[in-house]
Amino acid sequence: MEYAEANLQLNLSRLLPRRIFNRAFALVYSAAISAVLYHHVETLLRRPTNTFPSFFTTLSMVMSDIILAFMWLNSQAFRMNPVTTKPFPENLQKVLNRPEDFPALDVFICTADPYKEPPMKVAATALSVMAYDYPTEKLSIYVSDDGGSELTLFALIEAAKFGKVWLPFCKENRVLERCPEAYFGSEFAARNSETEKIKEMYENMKTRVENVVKTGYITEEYKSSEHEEAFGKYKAEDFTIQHHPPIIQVVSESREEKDVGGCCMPNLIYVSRQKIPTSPHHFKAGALNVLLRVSAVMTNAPTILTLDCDMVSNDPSTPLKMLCYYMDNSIGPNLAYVQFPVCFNGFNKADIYSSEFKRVYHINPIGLNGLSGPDYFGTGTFFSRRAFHGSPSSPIVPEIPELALDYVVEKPVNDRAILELAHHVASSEYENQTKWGSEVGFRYGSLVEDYYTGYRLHCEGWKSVYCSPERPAFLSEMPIALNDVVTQTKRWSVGLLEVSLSKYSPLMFGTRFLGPLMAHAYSYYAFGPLWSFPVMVYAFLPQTTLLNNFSIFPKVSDPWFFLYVFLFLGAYGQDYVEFVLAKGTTLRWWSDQRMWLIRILTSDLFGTLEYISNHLGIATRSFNVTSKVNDDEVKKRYDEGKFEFGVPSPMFVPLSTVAIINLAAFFWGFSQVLTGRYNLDEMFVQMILACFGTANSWPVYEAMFSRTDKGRMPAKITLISIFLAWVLFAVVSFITKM
Ligand SMILES: O=c1ccn([C@@H]2O[C@H](COP(=O)(O)OP(=O)(O)O[C@H]3O[C@H](CO)[C@@H](O)[C@H](O)[C@H]3O)[C@@H](O)[C@H]2O)c(=O)[nH]1
Ligand SMILES: [Mn+2]
Repeated sequence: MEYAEANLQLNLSRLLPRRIFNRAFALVYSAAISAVLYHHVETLLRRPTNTFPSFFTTLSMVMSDIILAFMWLNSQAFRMNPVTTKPFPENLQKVLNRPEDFPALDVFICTADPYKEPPMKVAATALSVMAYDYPTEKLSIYVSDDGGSELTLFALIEAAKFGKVWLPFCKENRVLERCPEAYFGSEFAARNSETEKIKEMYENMKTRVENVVKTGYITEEYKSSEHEEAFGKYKAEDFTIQHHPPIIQVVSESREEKDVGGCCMPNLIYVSRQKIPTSPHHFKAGALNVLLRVSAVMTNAPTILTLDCDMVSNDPSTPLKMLCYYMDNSIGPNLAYVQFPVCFNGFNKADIYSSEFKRVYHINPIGLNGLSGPDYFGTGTFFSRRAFHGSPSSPIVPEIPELALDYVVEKPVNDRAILELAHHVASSEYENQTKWGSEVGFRYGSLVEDYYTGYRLHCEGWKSVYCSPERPAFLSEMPIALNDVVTQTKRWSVGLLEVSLSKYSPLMFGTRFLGPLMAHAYSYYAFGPLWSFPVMVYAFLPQTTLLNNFSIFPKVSDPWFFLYVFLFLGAYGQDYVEFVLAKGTTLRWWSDQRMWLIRILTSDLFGTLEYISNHLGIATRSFNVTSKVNDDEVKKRYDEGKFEFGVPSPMFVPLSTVAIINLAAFFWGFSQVLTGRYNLDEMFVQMILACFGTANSWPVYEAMFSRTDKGRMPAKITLISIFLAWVLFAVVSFITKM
């Protein structure tokens, strides 16, 4: 390798000193956990005079605390070896100067529904990567359309036309936001006649695409003869989203199409795989596998970037940064993927829904960098194609020679024979009796195909790298209505349970192939839905018992009390410090811990129920695509920092029930202490928990009692919750009096 001869450093990793503190703290904390568990066992076993109520409460607490201890143990994996890494693209540039020096890059963009994922956004995402600072003849963009919609194809055709002006403009002016929407909306947009002209072109294109989406079909005035045949396919009488033949359309061919400056354009290819109702399509993983094959027969690039349709490039030099790892011989050969963080735009001040996912996308991945590498986030990931074809040491030979890694495509992408083969590998039946989805390609069986695929690759011995440059490489969008937020994570919970309860469970299979630390890290996510048990217990039991004048924790004067204080403050304190070290604010940390509780009481709880009903055959597995369309009114309320309830979603019921019980317990306890009927010494911990629950439920009270806007809590949910809270109280009252 040339760079090695030149002695140029391509990347630098740094082991963070905080690991020493983390390890020491883990030691102390584990001693405290053992002590509490010992205390519980002692209370359960050594006191035969136990009454039923105290046996019942202690048992609930023991079970909760065992789960909490297990989750704590899992979370330590992220803290033992945190490593950050930095690429040096400027060094790479010194040795890669001719286009031939660059490896080809295939970009996969997935979309699934033109009404939830506006075609204009898909087009903007495509444009932002078409404009990468990368040799265009080496760049191919594949868009997978699971929505089987001519509207999306139309938007891409428009994008390719506009791209002929946009690409040279970006490169000449060294624009950083290569998504036109982001650039024209930013303060950096140049104010001159050329820019104005391009902006107008863009606005016109946007109007055309949005008009077409509004009417639902391509009106005559927008039709061009060029793609007439492709549009005809959607018109077939029996064409439905669930049942249609594969449609593959080369929107732009690199060797033919030139931009206005005379440079060649990247390939842009639209792929809507075949769908047949009787053949499982495996959601996004299925779509990605079709793209793997279609791209193999068309361009067969050794590196692949996977993107969700709402994830635009925010830095044109990202591919160079990725190459800093692949071209490093000490890392490259076993490297399956380079993961960039998922970053978002437009949070409100407190980031009320904790959409940033600081722990998942920013803190934990650094912890994994010192082990086998980060989990796969599903988007913003540069893969080595090789990783999809067996472990590093034993490659799997594909069914047809055209899918081989060393297969060289000589013909252009719109060659008749190539297109025919592409249609063949995009058919529903192609995967029958093959290893696709089980040992080859993206893996099937979980709704979090990203997490699961990354996990299986790590088990095969592959490594990954988490690279988080100062300027976010990509920017994505997030849902801003609470129901959408928790519905998204409910899908994740179902998907995670599908992994944790399978034969590939990280605890057994993972420990065998990954070693204990990586296995615990994967378990942390896979068993995440388990949080719902202890959180439910802690959200209801201390409060309902408090309402019944029944003490369940050690007294303040009891030495065991301090153990509880240490465990609580220790966990929250460490979480807080890590959050702030990752550039978080105290306000956002508060939202983060609150949202953690909310997600557990909604997504994890209902996800578990959904997983069970899927297994019993009561419901069918489905991938509920998150809507990327925002209502202006909802957006306004979001910007004001208000939670958006609005719809009578069953997922709000546990939230408002918890809110009511905690408020009642808090007031009741307080009044009892004031009137001297309660002994504060005995009830202190329960009072504190009720107070903590109440503080966290604040947005729920507002939504139930004081708001009048459309985002308030539907009265139906409030009434159901009051009733449920009363039932719970009555049940516990009955038990404690037994
Ligand atoms: O049948 C399907 C369903 C979804 N998608 C695409 O999958 C992507 C993610 O869907 P979205 O509704 O945005 O889900 P999120 O929960 O926001 O996505 C996260 O979680 C998913 C797993 O549940 C991962 O696939 C994503 O990469 C990750 O960003 C989108 O581009 C969709 O178009 C398909 O292509 N086919
Ligand atoms: Mn998404």
